[in-house]
Amino acid sequence: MTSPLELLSVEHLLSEEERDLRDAVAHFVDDRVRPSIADWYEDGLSEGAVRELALEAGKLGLLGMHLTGYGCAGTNAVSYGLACMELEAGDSGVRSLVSVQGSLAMFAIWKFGSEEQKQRWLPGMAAGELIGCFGLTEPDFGSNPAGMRTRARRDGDDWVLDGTKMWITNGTVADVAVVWARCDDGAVRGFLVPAGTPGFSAPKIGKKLSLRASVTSELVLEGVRLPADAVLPEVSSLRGPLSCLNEARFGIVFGALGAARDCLAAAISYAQTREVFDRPLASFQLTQAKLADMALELQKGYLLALHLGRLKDAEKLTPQQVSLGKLNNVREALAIARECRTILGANGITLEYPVLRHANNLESVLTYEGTSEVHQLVIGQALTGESAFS
Ligand SMILES: Cc1cc2nc3c(=O)[nH]c(=O)nc-3n(C[C@H](O)[C@H](O)[C@H](O)COP(=O)(O)OP(=O)(O)OC[C@H]3O[C@@H](n4cnc5c(N)ncnc54)[C@H](O)[C@@H]3O)c2cc1C
Repeated sequence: MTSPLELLSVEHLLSEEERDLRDAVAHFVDDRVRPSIADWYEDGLSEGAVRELALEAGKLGLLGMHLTGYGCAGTNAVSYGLACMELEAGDSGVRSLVSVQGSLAMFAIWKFGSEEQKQRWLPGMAAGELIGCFGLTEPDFGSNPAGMRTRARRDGDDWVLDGTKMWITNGTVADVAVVWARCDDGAVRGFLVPAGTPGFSAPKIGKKLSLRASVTSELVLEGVRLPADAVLPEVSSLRGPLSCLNEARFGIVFGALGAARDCLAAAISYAQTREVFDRPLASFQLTQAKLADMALELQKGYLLALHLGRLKDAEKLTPQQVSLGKLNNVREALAIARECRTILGANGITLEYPVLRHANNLESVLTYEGTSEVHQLVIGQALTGESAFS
């Protein structure tokens, strides 16, 4: 029997170093995520568990791993992608923790911060001792962040922030929030808001049916006074947060395949042992057709991810190409997770098996970092030269 990800021997396209790193992350997921994930999902991941996971991910060098300096591992983009794939095979929530920390919060500081800001925050964040979050989305502005209502006004040398951010991963547990706000001069700037700053709070969002093993929060800013050096000096437009999102999206191109692979492995193993009409479910043609089609999409997605990773390492990857990868691989991963659920029948709806948990998680993944519709519009614009966003 061939493993679902090895039908095409994509493995041979990876370097030994990339394979070693991937295997180390897979072991971490086996040891630390799989034994607890059903409970984390059912109960909601506690803030203490987020901190523990961050410290362990930091020890493994996974936080900001594709950045250089300041305690970051400095791996290539493909290695980062493979790490995301293994983490998301555990759970999209765990991958989200690593993505938000490295590709959103740390990347924003690394790319647009002052030397002092980098020295203050990045080494602790790379070690997982400090947690960051990234506040762009607002209650009324998700796909269209240009409409944001959060304001930053100058008051002497200080900045004063007012507004609300919504759906912010790790907001409640973060030591520092990267908050994007529109300033008096119309520019969009990023601000580093340390936890505990008067006027700043981050209540947890409850009653989620997806990404339950991840903390999601609101950020409330009421007259939050920050010193002059809280602003990220190297960016003054939406280009800043959008470039961070592009980094995180790249990880999702690989990550979503991890969730799909985990579902497919569960479905194959279930079909081999479950007997229906006195024969293993795996021996029926309809089941094999489902499995074959899913394995096919998984292979194609993996090749696509790897191609984009090699382009990124060659510094040739465009945002449109990342949109293509995110759109395809998340959409297909979600379809695979749902199809696998059918193979598991009623057992598929429980947390004894990973399939519905992954499917529910992938609903969020389909929406965050640019919805599938927004990525279709990005690709449509690239194809036609016409913007259909508004
Ligand atoms: C679990 C989770 C974690 C998240 N973490 C973060 C985080 O850490 N930081 C952060 O800033 N945000 C985060 N988000 C927010 C996420 O990025 C937004 O939900 C996303 O951008 C979509 O925005 P929205 O939910 O407001 O949907 P909307 O923008 O209101 O979209 C609603 C629907 O309209 C469609 N639509 C929108 N515009 C168009 C158009 N022009 N043409 C056609 N259709 C359109 C969308 O595709 C979607 O189907 C998170 C979300 C979730 C679910």
